[in-house]
Amino acid sequence: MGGCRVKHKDRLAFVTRGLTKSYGEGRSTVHALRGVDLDIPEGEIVVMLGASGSGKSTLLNILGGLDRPTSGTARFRDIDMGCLSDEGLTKFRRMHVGFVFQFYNLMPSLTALENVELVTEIAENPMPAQRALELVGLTHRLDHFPSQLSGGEQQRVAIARAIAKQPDVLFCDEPTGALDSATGRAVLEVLDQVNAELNATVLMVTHAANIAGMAHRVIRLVDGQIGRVEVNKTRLPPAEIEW
Ligand SMILES: Nc1ncnc2c1ncn2[C@@H]1O[C@H](COP(=O)(O)OP(=O)(O)OP(=O)(O)O)[C@@H](O)[C@H]1O
Repeated sequence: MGGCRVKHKDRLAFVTRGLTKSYGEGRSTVHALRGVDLDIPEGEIVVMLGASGSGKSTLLNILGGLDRPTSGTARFRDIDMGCLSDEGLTKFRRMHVGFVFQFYNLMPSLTALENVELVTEIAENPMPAQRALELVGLTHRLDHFPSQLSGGEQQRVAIARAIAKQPDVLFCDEPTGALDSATGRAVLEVLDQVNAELNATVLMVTHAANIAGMAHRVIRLVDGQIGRVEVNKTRLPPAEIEW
């Protein structure tokens, strides 16, 4: 019998079970994650919402291999992330994930192209830096320094840098947090396009509930636990998101 092949959309990028993360000890312990069970399918745009302190960044950092849980398991495809050494986690990040943060973290003394080349020079299977900048609509700004670019353009360079290594997953922590609405929308359009064209799973943490409209899946964190997971049957294109 055929039909045993898993459809791309049905494959899971991440699976977590009983994930906890505590900071500190004794009476000052903060329980940032308190038992997170999550399945994140490949190729989706997933938006993570929750009040300040609900654990969004903590979860993102663990899934991105920047931090380790206190207990529980996290799996990326068939890799049990808990089995990876520090070196293994670095390799995981290098091979599979790209990060975009609220503040762009560009090197001020390097041009847009050189900022992206920092990544393409060490990645295993990069696209040309110029192509990454073309994908985010910045072909005309290759030789500009960050100080010569608008906030939205700087964020697009940061996205180009993150996608240049052709990551399987793009982690975005408040990617539009420092941007006005029109610029923020343009950045979301780029993320939408990266998801569609590169087939990258996009995991986005945000305070802005309106952004959830463009997601395939919306995860709400409440006090370090999953409050609710919603699957959007109809997604809004970023251009139609209300701010
Ligand atoms: N390195 C740390 N040391 C101690 N406590 C921490 C640390 N990082 C996070 N926390 C605490 O863990 C909890 C969850 O933090 P986290 O940053 O994951 O929340 P968040 O939902 O991303 O918040 P925000 O929306 O404000 O960024 C908070 O109470 C925070 O103070």
